[in-house]
Amino acid sequence: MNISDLDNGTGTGAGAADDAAKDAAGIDESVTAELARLRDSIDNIDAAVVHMLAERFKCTQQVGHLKARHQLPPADPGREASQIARLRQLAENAKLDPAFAEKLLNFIIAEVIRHHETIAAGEE
Ligand SMILES: C=C(O[C@@H]1C=C(C(=O)O)C=C[C@H]1O)C(=O)O
Repeated sequence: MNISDLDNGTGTGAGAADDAAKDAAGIDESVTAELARLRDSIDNIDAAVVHMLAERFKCTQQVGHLKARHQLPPADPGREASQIARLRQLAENAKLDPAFAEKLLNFIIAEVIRHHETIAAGEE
């Protein structure tokens, strides 16, 4: 920290922070620009997640119809267990909380099973 950083602007020295250009809300423009840059990336990532989920659900819908045609149960706990173990490992390697990855996968799978039950009911 620089000694000028301790200046709150009420003293004789203005201090570096006080010299920075501010936006309408009084936030430093450099901070606003950094926030906008990060939010652009977040928006791109969110779009990718939505597109990937849409593709995943297209596949799982086909699995649902295949299962219903062949009288297979909507849920497959053995398959889910191996997916969860695999995803937890991937998460750990990627420095993502494995518990969070597991919760997210369970949330998605629960929705898929609900779809499969609906498909099976329609194909009875
Ligand atoms: C898609 C399937 O059906 C269910 C949904 C799963 C998933 O969303 O990955 C996995 C297992 C099943 O409980 C499947 O059996 O492969």
